Amino acid sequence: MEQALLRINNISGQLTGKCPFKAGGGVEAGKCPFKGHGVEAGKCPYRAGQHLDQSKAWSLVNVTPTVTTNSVTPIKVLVTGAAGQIAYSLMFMIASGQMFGPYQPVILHLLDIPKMADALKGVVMELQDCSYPLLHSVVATTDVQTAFIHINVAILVGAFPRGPGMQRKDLLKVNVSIFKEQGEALNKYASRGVKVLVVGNPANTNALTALVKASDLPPSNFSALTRLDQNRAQSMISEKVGVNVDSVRNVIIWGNHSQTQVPDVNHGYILNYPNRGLIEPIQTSVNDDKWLNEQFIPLVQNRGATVIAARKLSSAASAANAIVGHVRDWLLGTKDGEHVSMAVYSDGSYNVPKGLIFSFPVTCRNGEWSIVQGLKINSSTQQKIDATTKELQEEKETAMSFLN
Ligand SMILES: NC(=O)C1=CN([C@@H]2O[C@H](COP(=O)(O)OP(=O)(O)OC[C@H]3O[C@@H](n4cnc5c(N)ncnc54)[C@H](O)[C@@H]3O)[C@@H](O)[C@H]2O)C=CC1
Ligand SMILES: O=C([O-])CC(=O)C(=O)O
Repeated sequence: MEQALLRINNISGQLTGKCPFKAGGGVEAGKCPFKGHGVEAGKCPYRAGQHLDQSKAWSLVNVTPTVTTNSVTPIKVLVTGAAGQIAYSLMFMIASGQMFGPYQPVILHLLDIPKMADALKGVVMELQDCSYPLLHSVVATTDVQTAFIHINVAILVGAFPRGPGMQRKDLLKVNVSIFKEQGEALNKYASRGVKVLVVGNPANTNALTALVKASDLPPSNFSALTRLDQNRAQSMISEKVGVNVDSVRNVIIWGNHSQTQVPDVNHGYILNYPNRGLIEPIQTSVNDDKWLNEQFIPLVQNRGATVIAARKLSSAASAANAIVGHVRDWLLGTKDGEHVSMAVYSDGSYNVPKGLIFSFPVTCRNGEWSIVQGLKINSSTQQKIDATTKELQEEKETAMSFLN
């Protein structure tokens, strides 16, 4: 068991010695090992080993919850890699309401490895110093069980990033063990409806590893991030056409979050393109197929590496922004007439083999995604989809060989 990160530093006194979970809904009453909690002896509804152990976490309670948010049950959101660079943008966006809206309080569960404990402590102080009305509390820890207990949303960022000259799949060997452990933790401790977004690279295959290790959870609960690629593609199109990026809709990213990904504008449109009616296909607006095929596609495919070459660090703020968009659309729903790209468990749509985590165009309603059906794929796009499929199959084989 890893060392506790920090002792309880209870700001309001609200949590000390009290079980933070409500009674009613668990199993094996009376088997809870949690010491000194506020539920009547023998009536604790949680399974042994399923409690948040407060000695392994630093819980802080925001001192200024608003009247509006008091009436809504907080959502528990885990961010792993919490002392890293993506998390440093992400958790402030979550706590300020950008992910779940202005009325949804959040409890942030933050996990990093022991050597990052001091840095994580600093991040928690900064969260506290923001006085976000929606931030109900923070559980910062280096203990996996404490981090995963009862979470509703898991954003798995914690992993090694690539440096200049590396491919994302070069990270597979070093990162696969992280997602194996975290898949097991999801299976054991998370809420059964937990929505999982894997960001750490290679994101698709890490998501598959976590899914395989969380065999009690539905595969549809798992996803990997390709929204950053979609945002990059839409931004490049907006610049080329000379419209606001919000007018660019339904660009698709197929396949792997890697150099083989397939940016596809063939089903996208420009909304309210000046003087040309309500919508126009992107291809017509761009009016330059050579640019679309020979420049745009490789620019999107290589954007991550281009940022690394410039910053000597991989994209962070733009990744956090994409994570917020992905989770928000998944839970709150996509707009009418619009689809977004999410890497999800393939059901065989578009002849992609079942059982890969593959980026598809999806719409979301009531917290469930569905793959947009019936899009016509031209032969050039199909060839690229075949290549990214092959890469994902190879990654899957490698990852599974590490698991055995
Ligand atoms: N899918 C996507 O679109 C994108 C994915 N990424 C990937 O996201 C990952 C994180 O990137 P950054 O935040 O820039 O990296 P970073 O190195 O700044 O932060 C990673 C954090 O994860 C922590 N960590 C390592 N092992 C852990 C474990 N077992 N449990 C919890 N935390 C652990 C590290 O201590 C570190 O604090 C990388 O794999 C990167 O390649 C980055 C950008 C976009
Ligand atoms: O390129 C990387 O290694 C980081 C990443 O996934 C991205 O920026 O898309």
